[in-house]
Amino acid sequence: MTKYLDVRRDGGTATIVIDRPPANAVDPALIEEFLEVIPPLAGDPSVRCLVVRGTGRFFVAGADIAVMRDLSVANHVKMRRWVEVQRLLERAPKPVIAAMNGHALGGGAELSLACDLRILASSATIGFPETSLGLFPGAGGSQRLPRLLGPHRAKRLMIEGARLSAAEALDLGLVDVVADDDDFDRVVAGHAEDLAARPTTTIGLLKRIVEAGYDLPLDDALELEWQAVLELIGTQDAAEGLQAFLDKRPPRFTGR
Ligand SMILES: CCCCCCCCCCCCC[C@H](O)CC(=O)SCCNC(=O)CCNC(=O)[C@H](O)C(C)(C)COP(=O)(O)OP(=O)(O)OC[C@H]1O[C@@H](n2cnc3c(N)ncnc32)[C@H](O)[C@@H]1OP(=O)(O)O
Repeated sequence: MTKYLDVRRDGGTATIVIDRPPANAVDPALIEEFLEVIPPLAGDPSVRCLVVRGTGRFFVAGADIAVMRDLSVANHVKMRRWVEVQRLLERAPKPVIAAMNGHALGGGAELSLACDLRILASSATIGFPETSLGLFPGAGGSQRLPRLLGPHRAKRLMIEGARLSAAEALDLGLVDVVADDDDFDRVVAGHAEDLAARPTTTIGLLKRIVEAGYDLPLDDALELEWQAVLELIGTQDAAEGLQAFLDKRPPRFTGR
């Protein structure tokens, strides 16, 4: 039983809804709930797309600043498990959507960087304001943002701590889709439905080799890719996708 997270199922999509008033700020209890909730969904073949979203005006406002006031190592060891939450999403063998219904700041923006598709509501803001608090994005942001935007733009965004508008974030490439507030749920559901219809096992393989191969010398990365191809050609989805094209019909992927 969780206090702050609710899991809602709709066909092949599972949505984790965060509700920790007033701003969905992150504390150790919320982190532990995520660590409890994600693994069963990541491992459930009937879950073909995972969505994380907030409630009200906030997606996630970042670390709970009142909690962060405890600058002890012990507290930060507990809070740093937020990085483990991100790794679970990043390594889930299925598409993961950050459905940012509201402000996505600090650790909230960091969480979104671990997801495969970032959708931001048009009135929401996103950014890494940690330096305004004397901190820096130390829950993955300082490492994932340069990989996304390049070192210069990432450093500037973190140094200045700007909260970007949805239009600015889209232009920068920090988010993939901006949806009008009053159309947000429909847009998220549409993307989730589309992604849930895609070959889950194939996507899991792809996520795995993109991450594992990224920092490898090219020859080693190509060998990693080849080993994944050998797994891929043994999947039912690969056979179904190819046959469906030849039959001139839509594929019916099962995720096997
Ligand atoms: C995420 C955990 C990772 C921990 C890793 C530990 C290892 C490494 C440690 C260092 C690394 C840091 C990790 C992480 O990157 C750190 C952070 O995330 S720091 C927090 C960053 N976020 C912010 O700075 C946002 C703060 N909020 C705001 O600026 C404003 O709320 C807003 C978004 C501009 C909206 O403003 P308003 O519309 O005016 O709304 P309010 O400000 O009145 O907010 C409403 C209500 O919510 C409370 N609140 C908002 N944000 C937080 C928050 N982050 N923590 C706690 N409380 C928050 C606000 O106080 C109001 O409360 P009320 O007054 O109504 O009781």
